[in-house]
Amino acid sequence: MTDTFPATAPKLGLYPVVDSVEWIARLLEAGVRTIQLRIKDCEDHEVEDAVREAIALGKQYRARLFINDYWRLAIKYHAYGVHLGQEDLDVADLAAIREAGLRLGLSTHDDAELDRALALRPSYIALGHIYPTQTKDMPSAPQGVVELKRHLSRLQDVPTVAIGGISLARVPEVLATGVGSIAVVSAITQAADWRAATQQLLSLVENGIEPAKVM
Ligand SMILES: Cc1ncc(COP(=O)(O)OP(=O)(O)O)c(N)n1
Ligand SMILES: Cc1ncsc1CCOP(=O)(O)O
Ligand SMILES: [Mg+2]
Repeated sequence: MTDTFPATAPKLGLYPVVDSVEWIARLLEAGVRTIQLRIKDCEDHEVEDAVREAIALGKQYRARLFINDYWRLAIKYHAYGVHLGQEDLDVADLAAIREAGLRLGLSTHDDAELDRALALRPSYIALGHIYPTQTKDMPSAPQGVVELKRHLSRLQDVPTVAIGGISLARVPEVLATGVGSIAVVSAITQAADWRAATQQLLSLVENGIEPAKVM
């Protein structure tokens, strides 16, 4: 049987996904405790400083800092965790990530990808995209909250994250599915007032989540 990746909190709460150390610093200062650095399409050496600094900030704030894509750097600088997509799974050294003690989050879009992800026993599973998004080109259609709920019924024992097109106004219907975390990009980074947006999202998403024993 495949070994399990280290546990993360059962409910990860608000999960901003951002593309710079500046955003990581701002959002940690604002009270965010689950966050991802997502810088696309660079060589490792081009993002190494950013990855190292983001990981150091994550440790300083005792936050759950996930690195998207750059799993070798995440291992090198002992990140809290790594987020990988389905294509990344074909090339990443999952055993090395697990042996280094990093948490693993995986993207899924449909039942077949859920099967594959579940077999790898990751720390969390992300489901998306839920609504249309301007942030990433998606080859598939948005799944919507009915399909999200159906997928969640297969995921009783693994922390879950919903992503894609989730605005402040849509948060209540996404939370009503029972998903444990809401990942957002533009709801924060494109907001007229990112501080106000972050506080509103934090109070909507994290209201009622017990301070987790598992970090
Ligand atoms: C929380 C979360 N969910 C999904 C994704 C998408 O990851 P991936 O499929 O690897 O696509 P890219 O983000 O690398 O373009 C994510 N980053 N975070
Ligand atoms: C990275 C990613 N993966 C699936 S949708 C998405 C982008 C989400 O961005 P937004 O919250 O702005 O729709
Ligand atoms: Mg990726």
